[in-house]
Amino acid sequence: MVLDFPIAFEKMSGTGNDFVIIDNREGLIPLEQHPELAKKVCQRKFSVGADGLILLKNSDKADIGWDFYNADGSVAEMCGNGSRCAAKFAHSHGIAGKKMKLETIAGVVEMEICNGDQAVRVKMPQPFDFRVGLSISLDDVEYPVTYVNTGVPQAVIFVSEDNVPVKKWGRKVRFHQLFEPKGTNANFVQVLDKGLLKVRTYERGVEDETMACGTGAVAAALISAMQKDMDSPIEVITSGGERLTILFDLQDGPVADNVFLQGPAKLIYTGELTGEALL
Ligand SMILES: N[C@H](CCC[C@H](N)C(=O)O)C(=O)O
Repeated sequence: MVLDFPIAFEKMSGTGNDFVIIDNREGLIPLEQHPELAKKVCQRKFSVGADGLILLKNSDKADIGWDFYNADGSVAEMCGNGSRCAAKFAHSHGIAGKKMKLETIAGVVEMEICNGDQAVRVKMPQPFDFRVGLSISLDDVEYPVTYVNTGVPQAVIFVSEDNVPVKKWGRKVRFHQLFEPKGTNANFVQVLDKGLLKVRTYERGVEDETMACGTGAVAAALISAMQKDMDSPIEVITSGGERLTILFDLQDGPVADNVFLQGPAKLIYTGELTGEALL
């Protein structure tokens, strides 16, 4: 099937985690072309450049659905920052109101445009598969690792400074046998104060540090709450310098309910992909 170019897109940023968003509700781009299109348009320098591609589609379970791809063309079950950008897109195009539901592989998530349209909050899927007591050797030092699935797999390592080699260490964690076969994202977390973290994330499927990772920030906040005796809300300073806020109810043991991720989601520019975008 030949794609019908030009294809309109919007470039959005969720605290520096950036996405190309296309309204694909008419099925303009067939499923079999999605991974290739994601790899092409997410390539920085050669194309638009982004951490992921979001193709909106209709849903019979929610106001809107999507097909979400990492920059390497892999499918991810959920994306905290991407879902916030998708909600902003859907609202600005009259596809949904300020409160909406988005169907993801990780489940239907509730979104809300809030703070005078300056922020978007998403109610995260119930975190699961907490694993404590793991450890990984990084530059010959054993680091304790805690793992949780916050929609996608997330490993959390507390560090005492923020100049750790995120790409080198992150890659080792991401591909570690502990997390085979799906692998994991890797978060390096500095406790700056009670309720304030600095989080640097190596993202699976981007295979590099991103300027922010929503599901990673949620994992860092929940594990900090459990292991560093912190209460909701927890602010996360992301690699790009922007802040995410995580709100939650911590239950007994490693269970958290009503987990919300909140932060800005900005439209950076609109554009049109030409046929050459796939060459
Ligand atoms: N790269 C992630 C998906 C995107 C998560 C991140 N961008 C977020 O904001 O949650 C993975 O494959 O697990």
